Amino acid sequence: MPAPTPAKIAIIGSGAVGSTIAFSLIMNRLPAEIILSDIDTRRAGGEALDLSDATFVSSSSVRVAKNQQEVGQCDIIVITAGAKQKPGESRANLIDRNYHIMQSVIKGMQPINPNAKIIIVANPVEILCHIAQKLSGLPRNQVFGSGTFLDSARLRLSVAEMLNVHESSVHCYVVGEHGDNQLVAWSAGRVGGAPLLSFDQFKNADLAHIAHEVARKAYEIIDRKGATYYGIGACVASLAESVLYHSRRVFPISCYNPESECYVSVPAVLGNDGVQHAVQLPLDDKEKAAFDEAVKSIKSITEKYN
Ligand SMILES: NC(=O)C1=CN([C@@H]2O[C@H](COP(=O)(O)OP(=O)(O)OC[C@H]3O[C@@H](n4cnc5c(N)ncnc54)[C@H](O)[C@@H]3O)[C@@H](O)[C@H]2O)C=CC1
Ligand SMILES: CC(=O)C(=O)O
Repeated sequence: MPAPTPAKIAIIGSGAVGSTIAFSLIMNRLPAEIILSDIDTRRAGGEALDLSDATFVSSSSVRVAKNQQEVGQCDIIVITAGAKQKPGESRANLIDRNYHIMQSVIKGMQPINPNAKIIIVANPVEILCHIAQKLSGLPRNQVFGSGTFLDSARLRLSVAEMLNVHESSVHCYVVGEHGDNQLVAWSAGRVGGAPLLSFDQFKNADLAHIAHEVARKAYEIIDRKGATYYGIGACVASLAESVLYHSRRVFPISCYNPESECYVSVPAVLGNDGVQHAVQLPLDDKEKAAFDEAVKSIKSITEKYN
C-alpha cells in the first residue's frame, strides 16, 4: 500500500532520542513531514535546523511545531519527552517524573486526531502506554510502545554473532517488560526454521548469562556515555514505516493484551490502523512463570494510575 504523502509525524521531546528518531526517519527516506515539539523550544529549533541539513537524501522535511494542537492532529505522534535514567537507575524509577510529563503532553495536544497512532518511547514504556491511552481516549490498538523491540534487537545481534548468520534470520524475542522484568522466549526461538536451542552453539550455552547481558546493555551504555539513542532511533523508524506502508510486520512492542489485562511487550502485527493483533508465543513453563511475574509487576504500578 503506498504511504500517504507526506504523512505528518510529530516527535514530542527533541532530546537525544527524539532527534535520533527524526534522523532515522529521514535516512529511511520516509515521505514524512517531521514536526518537532519540546518544552525547550530553542533546543527543538536547533535540532530542526540541524536535521534539515540531512533531508536532501529523502523526501522528508523537518520543522518545529506551531503549537501543541497541531501536534495532536498528526498521523503518528511519537512521545519521547521525559526524564532519562541516571547511571544505575532503573526505568521503573522514572515513573513519577514521567507521569506528570505525559499528563501535560497529552492534555496540551487535545483534541487528538481520532485516527492518530501514538508511539510511546519514554520510560517506563508499558506503564506510560497505559497512562497515554487512558488520557488520550484513543482506542487501545492506536496507542502502543516501542517495548522490547530494542531489547530483542540486542538479543538478535548477540545470537547472530554466535551463529554467524544475519540478524534478520534470527527470530527470537525478548518479551514482558522493557525493563528489569524482561525475559527471553528461548523455547520459541527459530533460525532458518530450526529451533534456536537445537544449534550446537546453544547446546551448552549459558542462556541466563546471555539474557542478563542483553538486559544490562542499556545500563552499560548509559554508564559509559549517559544515554542510548541510535538503537531506539532505528526501532521507531521501523515502527513508523510499518504503520505508514501498512507493512504488517511483526514487532515485539508494548500493546494491550486482553488476557493479561494490561500493556505488555509481545510480538504483534503492526499496520496502518496500529496494532492489528498479538502473536501467541508458545512459552515453556519457566518462561510463562517469568512472563506472569512481568505482568504482575506492570499491573502493580499501572493500578495506581487508573
Ligand atoms: N523505549 C526505549 O527503548 C528507550 C527509551 N528511552 C527513554 O526516552 C526518554 C528520553 O530520553 P532522551 O532523549 O535521552 O532524554 P533527553 O533528556 O535528551 O530528552 C528529553 C527531552 O524531553 C523534553 N521534555 C521534557 N518535558 C517535556 C514536556 N512536558 N513537553 C515536551 N518536551 C519535554 C526535554 O526538554 C528534553 O529535550 C527517556 O524517558 C528515556 O528513558 C531512551 C532510550 C530507549
Ligand atoms: C534507555 C533504554 O530504555 C534502553 O536503551 O533500553
